[in-house]
Amino acid sequence: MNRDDIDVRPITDDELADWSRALNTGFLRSTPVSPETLEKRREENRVSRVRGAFDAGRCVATFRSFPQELTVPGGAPVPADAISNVTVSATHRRRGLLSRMMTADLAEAKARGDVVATLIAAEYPIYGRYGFGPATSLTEWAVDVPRTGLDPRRAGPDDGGRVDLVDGEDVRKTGPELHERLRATRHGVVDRDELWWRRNTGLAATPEEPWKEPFYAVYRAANGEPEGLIVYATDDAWGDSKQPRNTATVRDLIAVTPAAERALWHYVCSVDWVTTVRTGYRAPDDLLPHLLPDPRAAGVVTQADWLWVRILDVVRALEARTYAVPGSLVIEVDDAAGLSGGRYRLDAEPGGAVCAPTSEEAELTLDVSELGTLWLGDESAVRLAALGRVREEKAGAAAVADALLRTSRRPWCPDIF
Ligand SMILES: CC(=O)SCCNC(=O)CCNC(=O)[C@H](O)C(C)(C)COP(=O)(O)OP(=O)(O)OC[C@H]1O[C@@H](n2cnc3c(N)ncnc32)[C@H](O)[C@@H]1OP(=O)(O)O
Repeated sequence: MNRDDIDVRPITDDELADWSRALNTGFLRSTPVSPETLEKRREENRVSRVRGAFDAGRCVATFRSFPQELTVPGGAPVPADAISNVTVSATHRRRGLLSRMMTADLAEAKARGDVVATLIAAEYPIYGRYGFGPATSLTEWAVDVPRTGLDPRRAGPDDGGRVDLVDGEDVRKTGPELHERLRATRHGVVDRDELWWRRNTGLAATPEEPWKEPFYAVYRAANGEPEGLIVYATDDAWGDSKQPRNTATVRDLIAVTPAAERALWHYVCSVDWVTTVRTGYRAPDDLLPHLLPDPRAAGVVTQADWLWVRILDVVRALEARTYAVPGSLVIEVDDAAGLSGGRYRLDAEPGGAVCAPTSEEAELTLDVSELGTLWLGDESAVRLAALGRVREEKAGAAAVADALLRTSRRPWCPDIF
């Protein structure tokens, strides 16, 4: 088959069912698509750019991107091209279909003025070649509740605040504002639209993804202000000798104050019958282990890369964020795709930065994917230099990059998309 026979293009509305079937095929899910799921896709496609590859009229590859805001160090949001639903049917793999869809999407994103593209990679080796680098990581803990050292007589927060169970409707009212406050302070967080809140509170169940209502609880400070939200599900497990052995799995925990974070973790670790708490995907520097009298009660069960970033505009990416210390650095950015390569000088101050193309000598040379990895502050340029992934043209330049770029809290992207 000639690869030119395969048509890669935006889909039309009447191709959505075929596209959804191809998406299920690529993700190894059962292929019939229910009318409810189709409606869900139609709903998200209103704001998405949806691409497919068609062979003799049949969809054999899928790709969707949508507008997103990503918070950078300092709290500013930058416009991102969020990429999802990437599949190529096994019958058509390794013929360049992903490359064709990605190349077209990134070129459009660049022309639109998006600062970065983002995605959550199904497998590590797929996206580096397109200029993406892993920019945040996640940690999941399993908490052995009886070993936490928390007082079993604990009756609630002792700081004047309170924890109340609420329902999905309350969450749709309280959650969005809490999340807006979170993303104004925590880099790595991405925006959640109304659709997100509806889907994550049970208003979009489908036969393929039936909904089981979880528990929702809100922490309110002494003045009555909501400062945190936890969503968790339990499994009704019991031991052979009639001991309760429930695992509470946290689906979401967002807090805008340390008091709320403390109260909500202590709350879920104090629910009678719950002997294990699975934390869900948290930042690697989450406070949780150290909120427990015995932090070793929280054992790491997952540790992996999470949000991947592809810088499309070096100047705006570096000017959007803040820096802990003043300093300057000249970087040579290699970009095989020709989207954002060049030599740039960064002059950073704690309050902001100026970045501009320059003809000065480069101090650090790196691929655009490595800049994506360093940009949110989670990785060390010194470490990447040791790995041979960035090159110092001037001795000490990697340490300067670390002093400028690294952040005291690590970036965290709580969402999957
Ligand atoms: C954001 C998301 O949606 S993540 C979900 C990604 N999707 C999946 O994992 C579903 C299962 N996998 C697939 O559908 C496909 O294998 C895809 C989409 C990952 C790749 O599609 P393909 O059309 O086969 O990729 P394409 O032919 O364009 O490959 C381009 C290059 O990437 C390489 N490559 C592609 N996929 C992989 C992979 N999974 N692992 C390692 N290398 C890969 C190819 O070998 C090729 O390398 P080359 O340029 O050196 O020859």
